Amino acid sequence: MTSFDFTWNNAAQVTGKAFVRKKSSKKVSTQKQTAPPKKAPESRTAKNKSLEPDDNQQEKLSGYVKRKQKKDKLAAKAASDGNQQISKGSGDKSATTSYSLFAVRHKDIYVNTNIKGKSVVEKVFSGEKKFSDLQIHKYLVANLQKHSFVNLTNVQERAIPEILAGKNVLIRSQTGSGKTLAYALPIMNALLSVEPRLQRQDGVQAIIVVPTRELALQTHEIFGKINTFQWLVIGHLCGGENRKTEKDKLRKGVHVVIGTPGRLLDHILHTSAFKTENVKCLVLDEADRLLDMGFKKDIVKIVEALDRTKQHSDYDPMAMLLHKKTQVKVESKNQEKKRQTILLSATLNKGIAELADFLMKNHTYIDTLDDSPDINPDHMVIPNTVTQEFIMTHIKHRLFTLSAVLLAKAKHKVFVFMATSQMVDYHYDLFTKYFAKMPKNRGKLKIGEVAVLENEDFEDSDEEEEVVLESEFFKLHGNMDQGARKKVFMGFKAAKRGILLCTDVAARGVDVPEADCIIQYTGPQSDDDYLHRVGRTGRAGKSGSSLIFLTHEEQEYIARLQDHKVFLKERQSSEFLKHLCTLMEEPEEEKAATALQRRFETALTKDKDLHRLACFAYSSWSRFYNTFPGQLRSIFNFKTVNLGHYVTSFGLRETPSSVARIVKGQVSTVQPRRLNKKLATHGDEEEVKTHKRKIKSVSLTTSEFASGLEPKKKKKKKKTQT
Ligand SMILES: Nc1ncnc2c1ncn2[C@@H]1O[C@H](COP(=O)(O)OP(=O)(O)OP(=O)(O)O)[C@@H](O)[C@H]1O
Repeated sequence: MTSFDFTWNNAAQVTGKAFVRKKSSKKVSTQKQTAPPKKAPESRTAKNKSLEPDDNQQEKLSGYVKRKQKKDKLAAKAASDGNQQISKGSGDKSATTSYSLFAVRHKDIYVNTNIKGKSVVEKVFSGEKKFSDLQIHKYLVANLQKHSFVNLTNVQERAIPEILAGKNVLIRSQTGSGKTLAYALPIMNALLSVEPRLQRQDGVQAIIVVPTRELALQTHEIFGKINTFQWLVIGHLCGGENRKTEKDKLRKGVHVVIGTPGRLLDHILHTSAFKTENVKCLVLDEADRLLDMGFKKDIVKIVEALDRTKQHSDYDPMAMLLHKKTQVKVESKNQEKKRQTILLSATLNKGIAELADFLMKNHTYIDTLDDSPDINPDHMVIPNTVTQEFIMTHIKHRLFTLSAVLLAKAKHKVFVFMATSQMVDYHYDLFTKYFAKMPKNRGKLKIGEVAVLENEDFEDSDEEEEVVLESEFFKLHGNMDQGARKKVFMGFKAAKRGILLCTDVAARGVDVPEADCIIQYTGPQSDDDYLHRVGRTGRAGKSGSSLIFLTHEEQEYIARLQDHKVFLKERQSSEFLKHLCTLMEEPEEEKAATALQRRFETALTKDKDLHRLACFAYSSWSRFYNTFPGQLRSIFNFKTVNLGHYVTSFGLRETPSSVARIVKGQVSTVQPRRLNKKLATHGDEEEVKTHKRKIKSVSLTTSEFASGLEPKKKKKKKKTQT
């Protein structure tokens, strides 16, 4: 049996009526291939002779047969290549597409996924020291206890005494190990110790630079937990917030400023009320991310500006008149030294080492893995309380498998990482409208009865719906305005359970202590991204699980992680698909999955807005997939993926090229939204400027983390006339 036959037969089992029609048409075409059309009249019986076509009709018929033969040949070729069935009509993959979901089977050639190795283990708590053992203000200890912080984590035990001693430090410690408190506590202790008490007009004493707005809010919250002292003011400045309100805050006086690099620099340079001459501590949190996101220049400018204001405050014209110039310079240098710098990161690389050398003349290096003898820089350290798993799906099965996984995790707090903001928007709408709620009589809509399903009209239907997924959906990406981002972030944090669909904007530093499941629906763009995404669970010694979706083509990624001493267990999709049976009221997994896919596809044909979102989501995904960095490109290889299958995984019935045409067409007709280009991600750029189609890969990964400042316009070089 050829793979083509296999496809048809298998599909027929699943699909029933609609498919039988297609099958019989195939039989006709086979007969016509063996019996050339010229001889056809001879083979006719006398009974049907009266039905013989005239010459004109015959000509038409032979043309039709030729076209049909050509079509069938193409179809056979595509199917034997493992491709999707050839589309019917212009660009529509036809209603039969979803019926063949389980027909095309992959050769199960796996890389050896059963290698068990010893992953690198980093202990979070040493259990030896308590906050009360530290030489810090007793009120701070009391505040910590109120929040159940009693024992120091490993990194806190090592770092706090060094920071209290005023040393410059570079700290590396795994995700969720309590790095924030490791610097927040000594800073608050220093501020409390100032005699006489600090006044608001004393200006900023400490600056904390973080890569994302969520992290700025979160760090502000942690400071808030230990700062119950009314005279000490903590503030945050980040892109997307109202600049004027921030200026007013600065004018009133803030002692600790937490912010994203762009907005901080903007205020340092342009807000006269931002008094920086008294800054005694500069912290760069998530230093690896700050560098990855291309903030090095902003950081250098911040440091230069701080140095300048210090020198400026030392400017004493009287002293100069009295020829004390040299003395002033020496003092200024000494003061420069007094500013303490703290760098923190979960991963270390050459870039961070260079940044540390640039920012700090002498620094102490603190690494909580110092005790492990066999550690090497390639090893990734992930909390050992996290169970790491992968699921290998056929591309076409991705959408309903994700749905099934979400059903299975309905009682958990889940992060779902997706490649682009458009993907997040689309899946959020799809899931909230057509998955979390289902029509009450769905069990009666049998898969074979295509007509019933086709006519399922979601909008006009007065069909009663029931909520089938109690878990609330949230979405977070860099393309949302600041107000919405804040609301979602807070909402998800406060929720008892929920599903957050997000881009990598939520991958770094974000602390949702109860989050116990991480799903990576699209692969990470770097190994560090993998580590940080997984690091959103298993915080401060808590347990959690992580699941990455891989296709058969991407399975080499498991071996790559093994090289980093990260070992993943395989989960079978059937373990999850069984949840769809209850959902779709179908006894068999394949039928239930097919029914759900059909529901999604039908929804797209009825809901124009959703269809548009799906097209943009697919389009943004394809651009994302095409820009994987060099070291991962052979695994996440755009050139070898079956785009047709991916289109199905977005619930679309069109071919990839027709989706591209739709996106292109809509771009030229749709009035572009006013977007901050630096904030726009993965495809919104296309909405902004239709003619600027080539998007640099850097912008695809950096824009999520932009500060919210307008991008600087590059000066055009004037052409010199020759
Ligand atoms: N001593 C402690 N005891 C118990 N919980 C703690 C302690 N210190 C910090 N935590 C909690 O641990 C969690 C992680 O802390 P934090 O966000 O500072 O980690 P991190 O090392 O900065 O992580 P990441 O690298 O992902 O940013 C937080 O929920 C925090 O409240």
